[in-house]
Amino acid sequence: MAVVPKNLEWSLPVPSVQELASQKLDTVSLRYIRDDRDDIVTVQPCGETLHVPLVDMTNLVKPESQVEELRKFHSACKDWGVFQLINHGVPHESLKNTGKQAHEFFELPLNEKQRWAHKPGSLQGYGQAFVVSEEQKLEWSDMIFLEVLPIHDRNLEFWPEKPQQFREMLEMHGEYMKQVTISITRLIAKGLGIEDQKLCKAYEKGRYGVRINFYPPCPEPDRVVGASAHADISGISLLLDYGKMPGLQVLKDEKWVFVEPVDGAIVVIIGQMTEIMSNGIYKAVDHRAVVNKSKERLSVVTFCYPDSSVDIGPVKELTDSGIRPLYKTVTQEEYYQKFFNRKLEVSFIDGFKN
Ligand SMILES: O=C(O)CCC(=O)C(=O)O
Ligand SMILES: [Fe+2]
Repeated sequence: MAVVPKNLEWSLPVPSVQELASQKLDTVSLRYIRDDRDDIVTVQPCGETLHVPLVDMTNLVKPESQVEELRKFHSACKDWGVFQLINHGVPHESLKNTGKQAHEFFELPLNEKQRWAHKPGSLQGYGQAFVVSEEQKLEWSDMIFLEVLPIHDRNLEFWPEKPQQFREMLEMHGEYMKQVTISITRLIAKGLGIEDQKLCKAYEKGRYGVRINFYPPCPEPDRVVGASAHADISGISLLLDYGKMPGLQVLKDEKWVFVEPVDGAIVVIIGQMTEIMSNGIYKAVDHRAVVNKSKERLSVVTFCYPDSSVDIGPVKELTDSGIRPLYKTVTQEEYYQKFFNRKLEVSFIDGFKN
């Protein structure tokens, strides 16, 4: 009998989707079929109506455009829970190299990738996350997840040695994403009208984990999902999209809207910690990834969390004036306990509501 994981802190081994895709079959096996997925309308890319907001960091420092751009930022976090950030200060070369190293890793033979596979009790490494039963439906993707910062959280047992520059890329990428996070945190504080020092410090000493998602082409793209609908549990997540066509969708006004890749932009996703901390003013956006019949797609997502000693709850300044705290305050240990012991079909954040 297969061993069943006790909770979501580790995952059952599953076949590599990339290997399945290389067999060039006409149909996919039942374990991936999600005919329930199209219950919500999808807004087609390049449509006229809905576009994920674009925030330009240079406009946020220029005195003549600062106020208007901050208003745009605030409404993006409030009404969408996602935006594309441009002129963020991360060199284009570095973003390109991150994609190059990530691609080269997935191009390695399976046995080389499997040297860095998940082990029981750890979510780090190569494989798929949160597979807890033989019956569970699977996603059409492979991934590798690694804790990058703080340095003492790194577990090099899972850090690929090939391609040669992979580790160096990850270290650099982590540092850049931390800088971007601190800038965004300052804006969040400004947008909410709260003091920024404490929040920025929390992210200076924060935790940064990188997940690289690889979505191979799929013979039946409309019947599978690359990443199931979810909201991230992070403070914020920073996503780099290396697809030649859109794949990420966000839920807006009960419709799925494609996030169309903008060259050099970072997709900023508001996570559930920020929703709680902002007392529900900023929204953790539901999102998912769909796949394509002929093209592969790769994304590099950095999950950014405040220092683990920081409790998760509505910021006091937001509830001091008699406004009711919509969420309970919990330690991060309690927060993760809840997350790893949750039922996959139940809303995680609702468990914190007052
Ligand atoms: O690859 C994507 O577009 C979405 C990935 C994602 O949401 C995640 O890794 O949490
Ligand atoms: Fe996500």
